[in-house]
Amino acid sequence: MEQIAESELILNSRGALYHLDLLPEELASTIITVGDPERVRTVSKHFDKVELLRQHREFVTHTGYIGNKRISVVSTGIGTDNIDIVFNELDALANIDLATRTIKANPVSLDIIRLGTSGSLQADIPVDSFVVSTHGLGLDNLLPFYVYENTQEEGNLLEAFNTDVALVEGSANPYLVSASEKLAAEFTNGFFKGITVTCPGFYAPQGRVLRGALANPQLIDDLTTFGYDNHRITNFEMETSGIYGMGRVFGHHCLSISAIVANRIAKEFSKDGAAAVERLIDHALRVIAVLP
Ligand SMILES: O=P(O)(O)O[C@H]1O[C@H](CO)[C@@H](O)[C@H]1O
Ligand SMILES: O=c1cc[nH]c(=O)[nH]1
Repeated sequence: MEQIAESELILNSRGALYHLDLLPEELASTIITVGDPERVRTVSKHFDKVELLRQHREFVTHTGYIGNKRISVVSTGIGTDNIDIVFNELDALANIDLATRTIKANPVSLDIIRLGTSGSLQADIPVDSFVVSTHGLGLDNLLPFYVYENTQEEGNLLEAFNTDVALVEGSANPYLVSASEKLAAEFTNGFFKGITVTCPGFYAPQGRVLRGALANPQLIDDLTTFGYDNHRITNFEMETSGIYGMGRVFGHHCLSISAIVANRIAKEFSKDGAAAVERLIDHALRVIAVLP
């Protein structure tokens, strides 16, 4: 087996992963990711027992139990560049022998669920509601750096998107990956479902104008009206495509669920986004605690 060099698989003085500062035994196989480091505590306050608290940079991890279910909650910070770091290091903790620096013979699949916030692109998906992402459609540039495969359905959907949604040349190289069907089947009651567009920014890449003019002024209209078969785009945010994409690369089961804090069609923002996130966490943990 080929050894992974010290410059590629980087371990700190504890022998832990470079950015997450975690050892393999400190990570559960059911993982919740959140963008905001402070949201980690909002999740772990529901744990019956917390066995590990760790922080390095914006990456905070709490590992503990709800009943018999061992869960880690990890903050990713914002954006798919951070998802690249977090997912490579989570996967290394599970599937690389850190002592020998070799890939383990029988890789394991983790269950990874994002509990985040998002902006709605549909008038009928109001602020404070919850959306399960059936697909992550990336306008960011992470996944094209990896080798991965698309299903026929994903290829068709992406082709339809590229035909219908014209982005100014050079602004994006869209990609699309679907959610874990196994996990999505557990989250049905109380959730809208649809395609989530992941953007490489919060302002112009999501059609927001403060002082910078938009190169793609028709973006929101095009995303809102896009349809293919029975699919539509429900929302956008900044991590889902990277999560689904890295899940595909490594063979992990991934699901992204968002509390809607903005409705870009009604031009509304939630009066209490923190309360919506608390409700989402409460609801999702009831399901996660009893995942098979
Ligand atoms: O609330 P989180 O999980 O960070 O998710 C959303 O909020 C951030 C932008 O405000 C981006 O990370 C976006 O994806
Ligand atoms: O509009 C929004 C709200 C939350 N997060 C985003 O990325 N966009």
